[in-house]
Amino acid sequence: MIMDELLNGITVTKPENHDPLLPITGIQFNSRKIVPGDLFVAIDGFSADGHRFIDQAIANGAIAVVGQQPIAGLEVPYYQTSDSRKALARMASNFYGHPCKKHIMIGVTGTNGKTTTAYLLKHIIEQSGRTCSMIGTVNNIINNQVIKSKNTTPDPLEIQSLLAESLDEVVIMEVSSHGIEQQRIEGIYFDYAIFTNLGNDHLDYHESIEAYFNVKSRLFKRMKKHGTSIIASHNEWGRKLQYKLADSAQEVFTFGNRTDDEMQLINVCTEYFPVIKVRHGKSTQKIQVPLPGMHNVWNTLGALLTVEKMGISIKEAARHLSTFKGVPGRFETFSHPEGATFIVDYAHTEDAIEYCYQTAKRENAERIVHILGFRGKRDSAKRKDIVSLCSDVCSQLILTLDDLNGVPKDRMVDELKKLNNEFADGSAEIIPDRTKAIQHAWDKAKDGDWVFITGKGQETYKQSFKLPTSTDKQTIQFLKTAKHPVSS
Ligand SMILES: CC(=O)N[C@H]1[C@@H](OP(=O)(O)OP(=O)(O)OC[C@H]2O[C@@H](n3ccc(=O)[nH]c3=O)[C@H](O)[C@@H]2O)O[C@H](CO)[C@@H](O)[C@@H]1O[C@H](C)C(=O)N[C@@H](C)C(=O)N[C@H](CCC(=O)O)C(=O)O
Ligand SMILES: Nc1ncnc2c1ncn2[C@@H]1O[C@H](COP(=O)(O)OP(=O)(O)OP(=O)(O)O)[C@@H](O)[C@H]1O
Repeated sequence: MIMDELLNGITVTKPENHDPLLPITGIQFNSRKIVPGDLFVAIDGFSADGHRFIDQAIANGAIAVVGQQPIAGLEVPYYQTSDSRKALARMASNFYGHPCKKHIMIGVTGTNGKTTTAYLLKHIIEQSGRTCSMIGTVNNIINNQVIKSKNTTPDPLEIQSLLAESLDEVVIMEVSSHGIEQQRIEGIYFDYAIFTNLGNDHLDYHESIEAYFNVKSRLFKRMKKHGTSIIASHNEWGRKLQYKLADSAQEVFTFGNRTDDEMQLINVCTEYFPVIKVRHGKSTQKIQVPLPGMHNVWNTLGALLTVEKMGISIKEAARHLSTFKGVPGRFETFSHPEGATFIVDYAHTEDAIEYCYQTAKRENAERIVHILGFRGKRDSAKRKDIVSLCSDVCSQLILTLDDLNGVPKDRMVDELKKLNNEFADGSAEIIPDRTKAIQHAWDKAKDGDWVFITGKGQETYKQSFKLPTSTDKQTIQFLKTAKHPVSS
């Protein structure tokens, strides 16, 4: 692509050696990935300043550079802009020919429920005969090819290249607040945008819950001309978003438990897989939710209302739900020989953990046992509330390690001890080795116990632990099949 086409829609100061016809063969924001003919975008990042790597990028073959700082005297044209991340995303969209235009784009945002809602949508849409790509936390699935994800919302180059590669009619994207804040979705416009909820998380990154909400709500400004927003109104932030969008030209529909919701939950029958009565317009229907827990009732309603707006009837969508197989690492259950139930779940917020407990109580759990840890270098403000909640509800709480993300192990163990003393009255056990923590609960489990192992879901361990396993699920399967007691 020639330089002027690449810069289309981006405000830059053009240098004297600007060549409008300069052929650019690729874009990179990492100097180490530059190959001859590429353009390098210098980003002032969280841990490094990309402008420091301009020389390296040029040495590797960059023939033009875009950045934010005033820089003169480079041997290649240097274009200064006010926001390198935004420029990167717009150039990526230009480079790949604005691929969002060829798809029906669905964006899903919210603190919890993005992945689950995305999986539900994909299933219903595919069963109704349309092809569907998905970009999200667990996997990116493009043209039926599964590609392991690195981020919930990838960087702009990856997003635009996935969108360009996709031959599928519909693309569902999980949109994280980091993705919005860092302009990863700049250049993308959505046909449907879904808001699932907002809760205390990522407050290490966003300075307040209001700031976090404001970032999330930016997704709903990125709509195509006839774009439709679908909002969960059962939480206060959903209602705030609804009011915020009231004056916009786009269509806004809500789901919740109020009579003025477009889709209203009338009642829930307390079976493991809830049967719900739902009003939509003037008609009511009974629908079997294919996943346990009240949170999944809301996720299902969000998916149903969205597909209904896409032209799939609720009746047909409800039929497709009956063949839904679940989401990896979300409320996956395993039976224990003594009659206990083990659950692996990705819950890492207070709301999510409460929903887990609610489900166990509804199933008449005799004891709730919980194994959890906290991710290093992630929101530490939420930890005390989570530990208080867990110690209030659980018969047995085991604190263990989650990903350390570079935090020294001893420091994390000290943090767990402190949390235990201050917010659980010292009632929790601390077993740093995650696999030994699970083994301990496995060995002690009794009939009627519900044992939650949360935080990692389907993800592989980033540390090595005692048992020869790399996910919580594998650890349970290992313990299930172990013929002899595993040595400690
Ligand atoms: C903290 C954070 O969010 N970092 C994101 C950010 O990186 P950054 O730009 O700050 O990177 P940096 O390391 O400071 O480097 C600055 C620049 O120098 C460049 N560089 C660096 C070294 C070098 O030798 N040469 C060079 O050119 C880097 O390529 C970069 O362009 O911008 C990058 C491009 O978009 C992201 O890939 C990266 O996400 C990292 C990998 C990440 O994991 N972020 C997490 C927190 C995240 O985004 N999570 C959300 C989900 C949250 C949730 O809901 O749980 C997600 O969407 O995945
Ligand atoms: N609608 C919901 N409300 C509250 N909690 C939920 C909801 N949906 C799912 N959860 C809980 O949150 C966990 C993560 O769910 P899911 O992966 O669908 O959310 P997510 O928004 O994609 O999360 P993340 O951003 O961390 O990847 C689940 O395992 C469950 O415990």
